[in-house]
Amino acid sequence: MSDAAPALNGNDILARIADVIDSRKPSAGGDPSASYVAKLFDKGLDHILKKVGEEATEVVIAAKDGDPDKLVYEVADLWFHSMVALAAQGLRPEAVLAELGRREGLSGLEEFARRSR
Ligand SMILES: N=c1c2ncn([C@@H]3O[C@H](COP(=O)(O)OP(=O)(O)OP(=O)(O)O)[C@@H](O)[C@H]3O)c2ncn1[C@@H]1O[C@H](COP(=O)(O)O)[C@@H](O)[C@H]1O
Repeated sequence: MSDAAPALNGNDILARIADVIDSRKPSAGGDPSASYVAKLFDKGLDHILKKVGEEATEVVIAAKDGDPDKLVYEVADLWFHSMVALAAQGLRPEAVLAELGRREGLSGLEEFARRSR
């Protein structure tokens, strides 16, 4: 991961959502009866990953249906559940942005060729 990654400021929506997700962890006192995220953590990693898989499938269906509003809605669901999966592993969205930043300007074909050498 690159050190020159874009930093998220406190107003960034991903950082704010990640903060809320972290606050819903059992270790932070998250209450599964009052919070959807706390409920996900309570059900465990396999359930969180199942949700990620379901949301990914819903993204595919929305894209195939050609409905732009539905596609945006489903991608938001996928990003959100992916953030919960990251949080379950002690990771933050900044790590993903850092990885995207590292790849910026590096052709996917070039990167594939490097991996294949
Ligand atoms: N961004 C989201 C978000 N996106 C989607 N969802 C929920 O994800 C669920 C996905 O819907 P599905 O139909 O796939 O699942 P479901 O049938 O409701 O539930 P399952 O039993 O299948 O898991 C819905 O209940 C949505 O409300 C979200 N829930 C929470 N957030 C964010 O997380 C914050 C904390 O939420 P709470 O922990 O609930 O306070 C919120 O303020 C939001 O910022």
